[in-house]
Amino acid sequence: MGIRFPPPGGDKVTTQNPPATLFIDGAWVPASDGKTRTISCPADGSFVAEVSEGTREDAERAIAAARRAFDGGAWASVPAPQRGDFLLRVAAELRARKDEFARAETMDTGKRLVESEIDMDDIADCFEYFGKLAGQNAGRIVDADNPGVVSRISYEPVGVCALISPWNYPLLQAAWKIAPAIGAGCSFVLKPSELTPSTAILMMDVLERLGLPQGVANLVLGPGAVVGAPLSESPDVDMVSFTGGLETGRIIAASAAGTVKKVALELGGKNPNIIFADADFDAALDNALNGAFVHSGQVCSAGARLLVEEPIAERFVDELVRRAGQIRLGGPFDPESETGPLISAAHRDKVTAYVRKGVEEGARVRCGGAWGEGDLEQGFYYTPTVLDRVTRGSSVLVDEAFGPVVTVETFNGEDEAVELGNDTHYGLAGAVWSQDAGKGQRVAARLRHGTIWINDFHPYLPQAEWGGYGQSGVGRELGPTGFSEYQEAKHIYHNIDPAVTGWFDARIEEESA
Ligand SMILES: NC(=O)c1ccc[n+]([C@@H]2O[C@H](COP(=O)([O-])OP(=O)(O)OC[C@H]3O[C@@H](n4cnc5c(N)ncnc54)[C@H](O)[C@@H]3O)[C@@H](O)[C@H]2O)c1
Ligand SMILES: C[N+](C)(C)CC=O
Repeated sequence: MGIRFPPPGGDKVTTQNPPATLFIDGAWVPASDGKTRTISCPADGSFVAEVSEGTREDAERAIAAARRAFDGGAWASVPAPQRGDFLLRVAAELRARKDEFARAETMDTGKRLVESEIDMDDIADCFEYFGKLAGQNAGRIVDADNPGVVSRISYEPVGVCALISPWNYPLLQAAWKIAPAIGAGCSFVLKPSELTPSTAILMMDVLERLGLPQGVANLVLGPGAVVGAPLSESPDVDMVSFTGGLETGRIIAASAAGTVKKVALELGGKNPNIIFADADFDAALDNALNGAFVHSGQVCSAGARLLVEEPIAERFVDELVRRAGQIRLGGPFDPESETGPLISAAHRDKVTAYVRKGVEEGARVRCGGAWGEGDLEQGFYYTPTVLDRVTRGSSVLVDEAFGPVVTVETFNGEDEAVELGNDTHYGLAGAVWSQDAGKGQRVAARLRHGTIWINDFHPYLPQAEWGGYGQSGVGRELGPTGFSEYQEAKHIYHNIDPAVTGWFDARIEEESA
């Protein structure tokens, strides 16, 4: 692959100039114009890697390779249980190379090493889940209500898939697409975020070493407008599966419409974390901090809207502010650090402007709202921020900050909790905290979000569907539904006793009379 990532404590090593980090038609190649991009760690600006910066032509070559591979049938015709076995081998390889992968993910994103290690476990679990699922569904026989007919449904790979992923959980979000695509027999072109390509490169290395046929897996790197756009436009792509922001999702859906391809969208969220007065106070508080500030809030399902029931609101928020102010920011390898930097200077500017606008619209900053100081000035740190007295309809309540910013609202009773919890154009996730199980279930049932946690925040399971209502997306990842997104259902109706229907015989009879 022409590149190696820094060994623990060591300098980077590139072995090829220009680096050949695009993987197209089974070969590692440089960008067609030789351009490269330097990846730096957002925690301190340190050098991570020099990677190829692909062109539109590279993307088109990758699509053509994926098309040839799919149409040639080298992978699609492999029996499904064998495709499943391949995914299990990928999982084993990922577990064996966990340290290398976690380190590369952490260098690209600046997230704590322990978080990247958890992500790598989740990724291996995902490959295992789809590995076991892949061989299980051989289709079904349909009762055609006619003894002369054999009718069956077979599930076929959807074809060539464009897989476009974001920077916050780079390999995890890509794995949710790669694993079912391979399991279903598709071929694909992966386009990770231009900011965090390292683990995607390592992933292709694994697939190549394990012998996935040439052209089934392809990787292009570079900005979305250059190498991403052809993926949704091309008539040779059958499906585009995208995870990222709402605005980009709209662009992709619009450009995919021209060729009426299948579109799956995993977009942002503005997720309510609802704390009833009868909640376990300490657990709810601890999880409110996790929900809002893990990975500095750069999580699609972050609990960015805290809704607290009036009787406990003042005490809960005071304690939240006190604890948020104590969160230790720091580098990903610092054992004292509790959360890390934002991904880029541009993203920190966006979060800064977002808080500033919220304040202009009436919100009060209870803590945070500042850039990291001292050693932290080397990276893109933003302090954990709690905003209250937020005006209803204000942009900080409506738009996704994607940073360590939580707003506080108060309510009384289930109806108001549900009304506020559903007051968003998004619908990705939410949580309900109450020691009354009935209340938890009732409120969960009325919230229009794809995942509801009761007395917890953030867990997701490979066997459980993930995705959004409203403008949080279209379709689902994970679970059986996340697998079937990569399949077409074909109905084969076999009349084993063909007969003349006589439908058009009337005129013939008239003419011969
Ligand atoms: N719903 C989920 O499961 C989930 C998970 C993770 C992140 N997200 C969302 O992702 C967003 C953050 O990620 P981001 O900043 O990388 O998002 P983004 O939309 O800026 O970019 C996502 C990907 O799309 C590519 N892209 C950009 N323009 C494109 C175009 N015109 N055509 C094709 N591809 C294009 C980017 O290069 C990147 O690879 C947040 O909104 C977050 O909520 C959602
Ligand atoms: C889906 N999840 C929670 C892993 C990451 C969202 O950004």
